[in-house]
Amino acid sequence: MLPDQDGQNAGGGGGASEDPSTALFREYLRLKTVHPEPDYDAALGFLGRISEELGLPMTKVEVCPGRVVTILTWTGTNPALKSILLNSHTDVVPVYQEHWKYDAFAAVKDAEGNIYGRGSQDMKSVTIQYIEAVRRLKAAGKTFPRTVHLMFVPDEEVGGHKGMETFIKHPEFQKLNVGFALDEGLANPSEAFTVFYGERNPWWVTVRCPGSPGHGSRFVENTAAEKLRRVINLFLDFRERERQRLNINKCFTLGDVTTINMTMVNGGVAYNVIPAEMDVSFDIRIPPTANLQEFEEQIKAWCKEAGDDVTYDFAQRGMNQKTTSTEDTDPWWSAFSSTCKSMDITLKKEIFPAATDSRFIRAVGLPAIGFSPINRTPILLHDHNEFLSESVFLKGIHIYETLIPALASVPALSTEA
Ligand SMILES: CSCC[C@H](NC(C)=O)C(=O)O
Ligand SMILES: [Zn+2]
Ligand SMILES: [Zn+2]
Repeated sequence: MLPDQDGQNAGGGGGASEDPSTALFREYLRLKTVHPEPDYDAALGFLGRISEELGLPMTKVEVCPGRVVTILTWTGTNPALKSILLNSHTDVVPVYQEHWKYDAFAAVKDAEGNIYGRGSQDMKSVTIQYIEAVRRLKAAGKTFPRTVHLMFVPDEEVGGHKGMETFIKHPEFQKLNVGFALDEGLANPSEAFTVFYGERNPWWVTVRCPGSPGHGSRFVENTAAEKLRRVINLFLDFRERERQRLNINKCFTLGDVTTINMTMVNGGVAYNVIPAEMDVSFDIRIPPTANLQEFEEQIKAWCKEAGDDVTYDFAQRGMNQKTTSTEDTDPWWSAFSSTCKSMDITLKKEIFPAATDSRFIRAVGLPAIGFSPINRTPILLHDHNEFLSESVFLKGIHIYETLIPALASVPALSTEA
């Protein structure tokens, strides 16, 4: 069977019509909400239709010009209780189309039932799984004590500044009365599913190395390049020590160590002019258990060692080290984990290695779990040929159909009585 672009051959049964949830997922994948100019109007139109189909009121808040947060609200039978937030972002990262097997925005389903598209893992699948789970629960006439909000935010992929980071301080966010949030996680190639209870802090650092200029044919003293070399060695030696620490400790995952990657180098004007400054930038990710003050002292010391006039500045400096409780005594975690157990789902608890919108939710003191119900799948977010199999996608809807009732029925907490 040929790859299927329009759903006519889908289902693997030759001529059987495609599951409507899969069709909706593929339709959403085709919207070009891709940076640098995401078609957010297309997403708003899509969500407006979903609001009507589900019979759920829609709230739209323009947090910055052209950046709208959309919320569909399913009011609980006891709306005074804290609500459940099901968050997802609508934007996706760009693609190198020449490296893809299929058009990254055609949502092609191949003969094995794998659906290819930018956002198929990150995180348009999760958006549609939330929607379809709520659709099925409503159709079955279910109601729950707690209100459930489905929230769709822009700009997560570019740091969330014109999205969740701004909205979380908005009075409309306060009105949602959130008690517990679910947001994105990562695929797991094994049978298990990964859940994230915290994130590493991103630090984006540029180190500036000034130096004496001069003719490229001479031995000029105190050059920018000599300092740059010392900086690079000091930062990358630490990187290597952390890499070893990760390799030696078999129970460690990426989220447990600090990574440093040199991502940009700038400086120089001509082959034969020794430059007056050279800069190097690093993407550093620091686990919540690390001492951030001590780490900054270390950066300061490395710069000093490289040269008295070597300085650094931050383009990003996450300082929030809050994690979400995964103690059995925590009512939210207990509801989440026991429901997964009832479905025979094995959970692996980890610190998210990169940054998601959950960091803004945790920063205001709310519990948030990062979870994308994707197992038996390679981690392909931001990668070429990102795909998700239809069967894993459909199982994910069933998982949320079970999780949402459990979370929306967590009994009133002592703080809510
Ligand atoms: C720090 S803002 C950028 C956010 C981005 N998130 C992901 C998931 O790739 C990152 O961690 O680089
Ligand atoms: Zn994402
Ligand atoms: Zn992403």
